[in-house]
Amino acid sequence: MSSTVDSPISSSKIQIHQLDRLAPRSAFLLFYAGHPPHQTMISSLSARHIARIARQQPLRLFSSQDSLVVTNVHEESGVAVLAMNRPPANSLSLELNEAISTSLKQIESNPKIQSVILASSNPTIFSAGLDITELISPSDERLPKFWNSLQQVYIDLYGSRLATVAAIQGHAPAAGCMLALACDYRIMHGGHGEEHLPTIGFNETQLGIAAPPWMGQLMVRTIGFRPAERALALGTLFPPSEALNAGVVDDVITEQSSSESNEVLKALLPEALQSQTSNPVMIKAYEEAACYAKIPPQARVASKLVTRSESLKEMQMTREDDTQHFCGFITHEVVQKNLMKYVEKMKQRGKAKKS
Ligand SMILES: CC/C=C\C/C=C\C/C=C\C/C=C/C(=O)SCCNC(=O)CCNC(=O)[C@H](O)C(C)(C)COP(=O)(O)OP(=O)(O)OC[C@H]1O[C@@H](n2cnc3c(N)ncnc32)[C@H](O)[C@@H]1OP(=O)(O)O
Repeated sequence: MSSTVDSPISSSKIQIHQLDRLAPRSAFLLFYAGHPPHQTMISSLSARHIARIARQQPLRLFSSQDSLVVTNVHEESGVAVLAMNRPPANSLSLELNEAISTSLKQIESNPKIQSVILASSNPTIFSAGLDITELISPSDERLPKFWNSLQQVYIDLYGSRLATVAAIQGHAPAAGCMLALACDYRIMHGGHGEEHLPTIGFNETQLGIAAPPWMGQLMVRTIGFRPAERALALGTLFPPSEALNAGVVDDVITEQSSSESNEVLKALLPEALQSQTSNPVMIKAYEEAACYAKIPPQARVASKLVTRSESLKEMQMTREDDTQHFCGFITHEVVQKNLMKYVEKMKQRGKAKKS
C-alpha cells in the first residue's frame, strides 16, 4: 500500500510505503521523504498510528514554530539545511544543543546527503552563543549536562561525515562563533551599513570568562597562533571585512537580496526559512554546499580526517576534565558576579533599544 500525505508545514509530499510493516524505520522513512523530523514527536508515535492518521487526514508531525531546529533535505543536489530556530537570539541552551546534535545525526543517516548548511531562522543573529541564563546560579545537575551537550555539538559538527557550510546571516559571538568555526566553510553577510554590522569572534574575556582550550585551539587552527592569541585575550568581535581578512570566515557577501527567489532554495529551505530564498548568503551557501557534495565522499571525508582527527581524539580524552574545569570556573563567586553584571548590561541595552 502506498499513500501520499500533504504536509501542512511545507509543500513537499511524503510517500508512505507500507508504513504498517515498517515500525522501527518509520522515523527514517519520513526523513528520507524530505520531511523535517521532530525526534520527540516522531518517536512518540508508532508507525501503525502514523499510518492510520495518514490515511484519514493530513499528518501534522510538528509545528515548525515550536521546533528549536528546523531541517530539510534536497536529495537531488545532496544538500540539507539545518537551521537554529530559538528566538530571540538562538542562544545555546541544553535543549537547543541536543536538538542540533540529533538533527545532524538524522541528516547524516541519509546516504544521499553529502552537505549540510548550518543556518539561522533569525535574519540578523546566527547564534548569540551560550544562553547566559544557563550559567547564572546553575543547578549542580544541569550545568555538567549543559556543558556536555555543547561539547557534543562541537564533536558532531567538527567530525561530521558531511561537508558543513555555515551561512552566517548575523552576529556570531563566542559559542556562536564556535559553531561556525567547526564547519568546513563560512559565509558571512556584510551587514546593512556601518551602523548595523554583524560581528563574529570569541568575546568571552569581555564577560570575565575564558574560552575553553578546545574552542581557543579551534581559533588557533583557523587563523593561526599569533592572531588567535591576541583575539582571544582581547575578546575581539570581528566585523565582516576584518573577519575575512583574518581568515575567521571564508567569504563575505555584501550584495542585497534580489526580488527573485531561487527555485532550488525554495525546495531546499524549511518553511521557517522561506523568506530567505533570495538571500545572497543562502544562495552562496547552497552553491558551496553543492560543490562539496560533488566530491567523491570517501576522499572528502578522508581528507577531513587528516586535519581533524587528532584534535577530536584530544577532545574525547580531555572531555571529562574539561567539564569539571568548566563547572568549577563558572560557579566561582567572582565569575558569577561578572556574569550577572554582563547580563544586567545586556538587559539595559535591550530596554534602551525598545524605549
Ligand atoms: C579555563 C577555562 C575553563 C572553562 C571555560 C569556562 C567558561 C567558558 C565558557 C564558555 C564559552 C562560551 C561562552 C559563551 O558563548 S557566552 C555568551 C556570549 N554571548 C554574548 O556575549 C552575546 C550577548 N548578546 C549580544 O551581544 C546581542 O544580543 C547580539 C549582538 C547577539 C544581538 O544583538 P541585538 O541588538 O540584535 O539583540 P538584543 O536585543 O541584544 O538581544 C535580543 C534578546 O536576546 C537576548 N540574548 C542575547 N544574547 C543572549 C545570550 N547569549 N543568552 C541569553 N539571552 C541572550 C537579549 O537579552 C534580548 O532579550 P530580550 O531583552 O528579552 O528581548
